[in-house]
Amino acid sequence: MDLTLDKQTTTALCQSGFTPGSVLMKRYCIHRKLGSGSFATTYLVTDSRDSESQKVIKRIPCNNVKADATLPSATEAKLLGSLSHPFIVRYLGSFLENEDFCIITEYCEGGDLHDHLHQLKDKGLALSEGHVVEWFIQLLLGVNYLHERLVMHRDLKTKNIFLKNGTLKIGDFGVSRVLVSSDLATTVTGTASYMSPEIFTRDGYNSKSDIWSLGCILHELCTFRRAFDCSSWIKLVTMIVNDPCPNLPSRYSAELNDILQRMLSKDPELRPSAKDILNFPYVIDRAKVIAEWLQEVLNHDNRVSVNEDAARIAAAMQEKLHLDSLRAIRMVQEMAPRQRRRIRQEDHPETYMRKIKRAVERVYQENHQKLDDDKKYEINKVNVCREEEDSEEEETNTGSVFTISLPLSEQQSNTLSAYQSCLRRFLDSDTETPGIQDTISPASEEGTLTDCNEEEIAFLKQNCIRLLGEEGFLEVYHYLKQLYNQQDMGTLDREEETLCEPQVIKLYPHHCYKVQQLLFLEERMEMDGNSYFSWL
Ligand SMILES: Nc1ncnc2c1ncn2[C@@H]1O[C@H](COP(=O)(O)OP(=O)(O)OP(=O)(O)O)[C@@H](O)[C@H]1O
Repeated sequence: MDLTLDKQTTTALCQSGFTPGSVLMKRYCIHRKLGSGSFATTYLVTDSRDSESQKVIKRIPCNNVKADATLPSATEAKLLGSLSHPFIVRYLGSFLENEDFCIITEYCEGGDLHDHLHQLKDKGLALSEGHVVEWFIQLLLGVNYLHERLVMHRDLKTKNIFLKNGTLKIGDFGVSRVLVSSDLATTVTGTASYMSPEIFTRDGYNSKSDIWSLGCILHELCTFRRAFDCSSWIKLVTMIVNDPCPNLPSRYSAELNDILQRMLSKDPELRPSAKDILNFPYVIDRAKVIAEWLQEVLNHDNRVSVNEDAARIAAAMQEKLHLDSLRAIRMVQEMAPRQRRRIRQEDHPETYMRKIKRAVERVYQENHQKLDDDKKYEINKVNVCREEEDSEEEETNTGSVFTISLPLSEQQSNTLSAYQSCLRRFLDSDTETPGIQDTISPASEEGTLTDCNEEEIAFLKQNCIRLLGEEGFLEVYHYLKQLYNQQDMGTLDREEETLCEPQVIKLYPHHCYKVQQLLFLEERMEMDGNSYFSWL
């Protein structure tokens, strides 16, 4: 891998402490910085103990929190490590590097969905319904997998979904809770837009809250806009709690719009589970089309590979015969004139070799032609499938989710095979397994990624103070706490509340989400019977 980095990247890496080319844990070589979030810096690395494969290391400074306290508990780490699904970013482990907590995950070369949608929007493109539904099904399968294991993501947003080989992968879950500081470390960074009404009305988080967030993502896939968005925190909250669910543009089907409306029901009980949605006839029909298409591609890929092997064998045979004939000619040249005359009379061996060579060449040409024809046929067929599927839809553009050219690369083939078997498993399972209980008591479920502790709350508070200053923090904290305690969010008068909003909330709405989350965590600790953690 080329480790030459530009000056800017090198400077950024040096400033962040991990220099290019430096090696962590005697195996992870830092290649480049992928970006920084509010709590972590993320790097692309190569793993010398795994055929130089590319991986991602997320480095989270522990600040003043004791390093030990940042380590995920054994159960949680075990749980994260045990999750293995084609549409979930694989968690590969964690380690402490000096004062920093580092987690290793698989690398998704396509970056995150948030950036991807922005790029499409900038180009004036839109996603076809076929494309949206295919990605939506992948997310549903991933969320269903988590929920069946009683794991809630709690921070589903386009920034936490990644693209790999054309498929989507849910990432950063558990990271928000399991890895240091506060389960809301990532949740709060401008992501209140994806939070469900029950979080604000203090009914607690449950699996249906993930469904709400997934609904917001579905809306974003179709419109490139957030379903609920506003720079004022209070306005945003009241929008989420009170405003009706937005409709999809008319180019999307009524069925898809209906699914969105159900996912964004204000009452979590009315929201379908991921499993329910996967069982909607509209979704099943789509899933079947995709499964058949995948089967076809994989079968053809197999045939092309077999033909390629045949062509390779024919080429090798041809080469061998060529060498043999050269050897034979040399032998003849080295013979005495009398011997050569006799061999010529016997029509041997050159004529014989020439005949064989011609025959092999013919087989080789035929194989080659067949291979070319097959490739053309398969690629056309793949495109036709996609066009046919998309042609019913009114759309600005798109192309297919996969850019396929046969034969598939090993990675593509693995991705498509995993995708195919995941879909097949789902389509073939006619027994309805019960969905996750609607209300999981977060802290009481062993193995769920949900409980919080004082260390985390302290860390979140430190960050709030760092971002808002002591005075600003206290002002926001008091204001929101008052609001939280006295008001029923469902009946807030939007205009009136906005007028009383401290200036600091208007200036730094994103930072104020963290304070809101702090209150939320404090309250949950109280509810869980933990000692009330008050700073004031
Ligand atoms: N597994 C991954 N594969 C590819 N890119 C990744 C992966 N994980 C993170 N990234 C990219 O690294 C960058 C930094 O990610 P990070 O999670 O540190 O911050 P963020 O998500 O941008 O912000 P925040 O954590 O505050 O929400 C982002 O551009 C993200 O797309």
